[in-house]
This record gives sequence, C-alpha cells and structure tokens, in this order.
Amino acid sequence: MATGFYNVPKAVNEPVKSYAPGSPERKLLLDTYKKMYNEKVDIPFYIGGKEFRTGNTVDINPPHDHKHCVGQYHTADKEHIELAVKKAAEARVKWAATSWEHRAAIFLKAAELLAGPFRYKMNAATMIAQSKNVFQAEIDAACELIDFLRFNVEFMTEIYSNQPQSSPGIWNRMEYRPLEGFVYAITPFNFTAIAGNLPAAPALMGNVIIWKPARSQVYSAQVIMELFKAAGLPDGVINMVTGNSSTITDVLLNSPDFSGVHFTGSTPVFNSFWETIGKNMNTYKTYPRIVGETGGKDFIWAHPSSNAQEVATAISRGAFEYQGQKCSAASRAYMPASLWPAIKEAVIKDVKSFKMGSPEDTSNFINAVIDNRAFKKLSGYLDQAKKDADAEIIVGGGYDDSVGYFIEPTVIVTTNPKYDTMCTELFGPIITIYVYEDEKWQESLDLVDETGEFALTGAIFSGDRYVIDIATNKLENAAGNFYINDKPTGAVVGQQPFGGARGSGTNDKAGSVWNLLRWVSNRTIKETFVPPTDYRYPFLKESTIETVEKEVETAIEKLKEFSKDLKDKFKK
Ligand SMILES: NC(=O)c1ccc[n+]([C@@H]2O[C@H](COP(=O)([O-])OP(=O)(O)OC[C@H]3O[C@@H](n4cnc5c(N)ncnc54)[C@H](O)[C@@H]3O)[C@@H](O)[C@H]2O)c1
Ligand SMILES: N[C@@H](CCC=O)C(=O)O
Repeated sequence: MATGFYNVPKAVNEPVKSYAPGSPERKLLLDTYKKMYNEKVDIPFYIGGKEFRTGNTVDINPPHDHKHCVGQYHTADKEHIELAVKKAAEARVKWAATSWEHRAAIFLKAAELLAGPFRYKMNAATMIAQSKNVFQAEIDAACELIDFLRFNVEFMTEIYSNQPQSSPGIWNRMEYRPLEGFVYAITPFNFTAIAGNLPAAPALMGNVIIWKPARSQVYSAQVIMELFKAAGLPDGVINMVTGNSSTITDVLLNSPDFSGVHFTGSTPVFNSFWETIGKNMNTYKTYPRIVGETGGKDFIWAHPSSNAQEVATAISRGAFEYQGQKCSAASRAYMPASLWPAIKEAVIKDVKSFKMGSPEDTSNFINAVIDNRAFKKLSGYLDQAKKDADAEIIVGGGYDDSVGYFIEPTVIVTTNPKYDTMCTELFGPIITIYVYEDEKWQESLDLVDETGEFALTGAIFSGDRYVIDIATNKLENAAGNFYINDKPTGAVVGQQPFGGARGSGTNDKAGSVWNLLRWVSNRTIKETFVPPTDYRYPFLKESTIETVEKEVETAIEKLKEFSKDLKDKFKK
C-alpha cells in the first residue's frame, strides 16, 4: 500500500461575510431563509446511516413567531437507542481501522462544503429555529463550525506527531487509539458550531458517536447530518438521535460500551451525568472520559482608569448579542462610581437604539429568546427585580410573548453585590451592575472572584498596566477565558481556545489539542531490534568470571615460564 507522511492544509479562520445591503451573500441567505420558512421539513433521526420516522413528532416553531410551524422531527424510543449502540459498535470495526488521512479528508471536505454550498442552508436553519440574526448565525453556524473542522485536523496531526525518545537499538512509538466503545455527545441549543463539533471531534479521532442535539436545535442538526453525509462520513459513525433526554441518557449511560461523554449545556444536567456515571462505574469496560463545558456568570469589571465608551460598548455587545444566550455573555458588571454616569448614559443610549424582532428583518439586532420556558424564567426575574428594594431597572424590563418570545434587553443596577441576578445564570438579555467606590477597586476584584459558582469568561478594563497586572493575578481562577480591554464573548477557534473551570466545566478547551487528547487512549509500543539471549547481568555472567579466571591462570603460567626462562639464562 502506497503511503507517506502527509502534511495537512494549514488551518486558517473562515472569513466572516459582511451581508451588507446589495451583497450577493445577503440575497442568497434571505432567499434561502424565506424558502425554508414557508416549507414544512420532516426530520428523521439517523441510526447506522438510515433515516427513522416513528410518527411520534415534535413541531418546530421559530421562537420569534411561535405560532408558525416550519416542520417537525421524529422521536426515538428506547429500542432505537439500543439499536444505535449496536450500529455504532458495528461501524467502529472499520472506522477505527481507517487511516487518519481519510478521516481528515472527510472533515476537511465538510468544512469546504459548509464554506460553500451548505452555508446558507445552515445559517438559515439557525436563524429560523434558534432565532439568530444574520451576523450571529454567520459567526456561529458557518465560521465557527468551519474553524472547528479545519483546526481539529491540524491539531490531530500535532498529537499524532508527538512521539517518545528511543535509545540505541530500540524504537519507541506512541499509538493514539480511539476509545473502546462509543462516545455520547449531548449538545446545547445556542451554538450550531458546538452541536457540530461535539460529535465531529471524537469522530475525527476514530471514535463512533451517538449524538443527541437539544430540541430547539434539531433543524440545524439535520443540516449538519446532511453535511457529514455529503462529505462522505461512513454510515453509523455519527448517529443522531432525538427524543426524551432522560430515556436516551438512561440507555446510553447504562451501556457497557459507553466510553465517554462530550457534553455542553447547563451545570446541573452535567452534574447529573457525572453522578450517574459514578454509580454505573462497574458496568463499563473502561473508565469513561467525562468532558463537559457548562454554565457561566460572566463578568465585566472596569477600573477608574478605563475608557467609559469602550466599557459601555463591551456591555452592549457582550451582554445582549444573541439575546445574552451565549455561555460567554456578560451578565454581571462592576463599575467604578466615577465612571458610572458616563457608562450608564452610553449603555442606555445603545439599548434604546436596539431594534428587536424577526431575524428576517436584518436591521433587528435583538431577536427572541429560545422558548416559552426561557421566556417565563426571564420575565419572572424581571418582575422580581421590579419589586426588590435593592434592585433598579434602568433600561428595558418589558416582555411580550404574543408573537414571539421577546424579552427587552435589560440593565438592572443593584446595591447588593450578592443580589440574586449577580449570582445566578439567567441565560438571557439581562445584565446586573454593581457600582463600587473607586478606592475600593481591589476589594471589588475579590467580589468578582468570590461571587457565584462559575468561572467561564470575564473581562477587565483599565488603562493602567499595573492595575491590569494586579487584576489578572487576582482573577486567576475566576475565568477560563479572560479578556483585557475587550468584551468577554466571541472566542475564535485557534485563537482563544474556549472553556472554564469551577462550575463551568472540565476546561478541556473546545477546538484544541487538549480536547482531542480526551478522545484517544494511548498505546506505547517498544520494539527491540536485537533482543538479548542471556538473562544474566553482564558483570555477573558465569562465562565472564570463567574468562577472567582463565586469563589470570594463563597470565600466571606465562609469568612462570618467563621466570623459568630468566633463571635458565642466568644459569647459562
Ligand atoms: N461552557 C460552554 O462552552 C457552553 C457553551 C454553550 C452553552 N453552555 C451552557 O449551556 C446552557 C444552555 O444550553 P441548554 O439550555 O441547551 O442547556 P441544557 O443543559 O438544558 O441542555 C443541554 C443538553 O442536555 C440535554 N438535557 C437536558 N436535560 C437533560 C437531562 N435531564 N438528561 C439528559 N439530557 C438532558 C438537552 O436536551 C440538551 O441536549 C447554559 O447553561 C450555557 O451556559 C455552555
Ligand atoms: N465562541 C463562543 C462560545 C459561546 C458559547 O456559548 C463565544 O466565545 O462567545
């Protein structure tokens, strides 16, 4: 078989298209959106490459127009999940033995297809069912997913090329085997890129996957399955199942073949997985890998030396883009009293200028929150803030679900740094601000660090390098992604590897070598070219002692002969 040490194409970030008025991409995307909006999609689940339609369906309603229906998806029963385990095991035989360049080629092809013919369908599905505006859909469903696919291939080759030293006469090698079983990928509603990456990353490393997308992301999940099929991913490598989360999880976490979980979502759900896995430990053939990126309560902190307009813009974008439904979104802020009036004025001006509505109208900066549950939860917090003496809503606070689940972008100012909305992840367009006395800026950093259970993203603003140094050190454990003079959202694959610790996850950094390393089980191979044939250490070998004794005896004999010769000579 012909082979070689192949270099993969250098990964570069996918350029973000502008969708400016009159641009061809704008027309293509909006035409696709309208077409898909007025059709009825019928989404199956996928096991072993086959499409399953059970007739037990769930409607797909755009969050910004919830009475409208764009189609339905079919849900699996327990037997289907058991079948998925079987089919994944069957697919594993060939996939795990497929050489890496073929796995790489499939995912590189998927990246190119998404950059080209799949781009508008993927973005439109994300706009329709997840209520993202054009820009938010583009940076997520197109660019970030393309980046994950391209960069992971490069990271894979970095891992494979990491090999041990070899002493003379031997050759040490490191094999990076896929895990012995299947990986369960569970994905959140808010990022199409995460939904694609969580099954794709372990699959790239040779694993087989059972993937369960979030119910409100199933529309773009289907497009991801179509993309992988078009790229040539063999049947059964990624099986996408939809249905009751508990039923699916119960079957998968009870299977002896369960070898890892790749989760992104809320902290309580991940904690429940960890508990179940712990209880089931004796069931599994191998210790499962547990990888989870979870919730956040991300902060913006500003020092009196910072620029008020820069801080205000970071709040307006960091807290409200995609309705604050990014795990990275700023949802608590600490502002110095001296700068607060200027920051407040600028933020209120921004928020009042935001347009809210359907993503089809590209002038809308804000769209709807994901579903009725989120709407009820968020409106409940707004009602509570209106009643609480230690909270004041300075802009926003309204909500309306008559057409879509619309929550007005809201800024709450509190006098209590431990006020509920300073600590709890709300996952919506609400930020709470605590104003501190300028001279207490060091104490305010302690507050940032000590408030809440999370440590995902955080941003500090200052024009003073000594302050930046102190804050960076004090907040060492407060965020896995830390920003200096920038908003805490918008991490880019290959540039800011993403993930947090504490209650925010296992911090394995999506789209990095550290994440991919979790999906391989190394085998060390030592090959000896000329194996020894005698067990004894050289200095103890009988043959050696005998040789030395013989050499000594010979030397003595020679000396005797020499002295005899000498004596004879003297006698003569
Ligand atoms: N840290 C990160 O990188 C990151 C990225 C995106 C989202 N998130 C987090 O995700 C959350 C928002 O997403 P979400 O609302 O989809 O999260 P979620 O926890 O409700 O759902 C995540 C996934 O788990 C499934 N699920 C829910 N309950 C389950 C149960 N009892 N058993 C089994 N599966 C269950 C869901 O169906 C979904 O597929 C936020 O907390 C956000 O911070 C984190
Ligand atoms: N890359 C995104 C990830 C957000 C997760 O929900 C960001 O950094 O904003």
